[in-house]
Amino acid sequence: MENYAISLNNVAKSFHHKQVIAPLSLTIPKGQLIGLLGPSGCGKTTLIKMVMGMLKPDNGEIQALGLQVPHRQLLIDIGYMAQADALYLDLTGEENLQFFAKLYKLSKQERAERVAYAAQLVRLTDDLHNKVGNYSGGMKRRLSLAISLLQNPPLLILDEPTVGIDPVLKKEIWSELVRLKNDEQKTILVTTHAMDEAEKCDQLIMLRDGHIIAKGTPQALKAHYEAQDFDEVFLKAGGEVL
Ligand SMILES: Nc1ncnc2c1ncn2[C@@H]1O[C@H](COP(=O)(O)OP(=O)(O)OP(=O)(O)O)[C@@H](O)[C@H]1O
Repeated sequence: MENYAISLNNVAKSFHHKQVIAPLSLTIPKGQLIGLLGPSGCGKTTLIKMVMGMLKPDNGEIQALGLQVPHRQLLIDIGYMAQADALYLDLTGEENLQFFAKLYKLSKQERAERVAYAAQLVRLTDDLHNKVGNYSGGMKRRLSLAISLLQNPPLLILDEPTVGIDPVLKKEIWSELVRLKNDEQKTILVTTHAMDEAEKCDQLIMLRDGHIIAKGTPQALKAHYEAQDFDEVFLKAGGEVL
């Protein structure tokens, strides 16, 4: 199991008797960039919240980085970017970053280095002294992404990290995600609706109504379903629950 960054064994979740995640098993190897794809409401956020230990599965077991979920250590070892920004609006960008960096017990010098790196990565350096309440939606997303990278975690779980971010910065963020995987062996699980982002992943997992309907490399999925793009893969894989 320890070769896997994440493993789910027979994990299921319902809300009010409605099954949102069907019993599913899945392994995510270390050092890969994995895309979780599927229409709104298919269960992506529910799945990753269970991996984070924020939601308890009804059935099954989850391990992350060799630890049984939930585990305190995973709050440090997983950099998590939620879909809804959890930021302090009355504080500046810098104060938000410093606050989270302190939670991770980084030394003063590490804090300064990591805050500078993360702010620069998302191009917020010049806005760090402004209150987050005055940031645009895209700036808040960028700050949330910076926070998820602060403690330099081996595993990143990012829920739609580039929604509301302009195409140029989106490209830069994706280059950095690929670099983090290639040069620093990070494992990155990212949910996305964007087909150009799916192309950059090592593996894709397609989810529909809580079932995995297709998984594989972007190239293999397109070849298998004789599809031009991932929308077509999704449609053609639609009837075929794995
Ligand atoms: N706490 C909850 N209580 C009740 N229902 C919930 C809860 N959380 C999620 N759901 C329901 O579970 C289903 C899956 O939601 P989820 O947020 O996992 O979807 P998603 O694939 O992440 O969608 P999106 O792409 O829009 O973020 C939805 O029907 C949602 O309404």
